[in-house]
Amino acid sequence: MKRLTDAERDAALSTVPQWEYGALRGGVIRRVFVFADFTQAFAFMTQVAFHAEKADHHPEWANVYNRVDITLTTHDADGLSQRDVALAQVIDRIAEGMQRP
Ligand SMILES: C[C@H](O)[C@H](O)[C@H]1CNC2=NC(N)=NC(=O)C2=N1
Repeated sequence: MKRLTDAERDAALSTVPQWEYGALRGGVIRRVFVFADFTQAFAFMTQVAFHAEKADHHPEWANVYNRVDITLTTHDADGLSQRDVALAQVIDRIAEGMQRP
């Protein structure tokens, strides 16, 4: 998997505006999700996990009660790839309607 160029990255990130780009480790994106409670947070994580396994692309994440902190990067590419952006899009879709108002 190829690491995105700066121009490709800018274009791709405009499709997932709620993810924050960071330059560490060659490029990562991060978003924090907050749910009503732990059950909702874990239901979200379960759906993401099934998708990630199917796509063979996995989030780095931490969960504390109702909060899920997700970082995406592509180890094989030493930075951000199209697969991270694609996964972020799916994660956004899963989270839609689940998060705390
Ligand atoms: C062998 C397997 O394809 C790789 O280890 C996959 C698995 N999941 C992955 N997930 C992420 N986020 N980055 C990777 O480079 C990656 N590589």
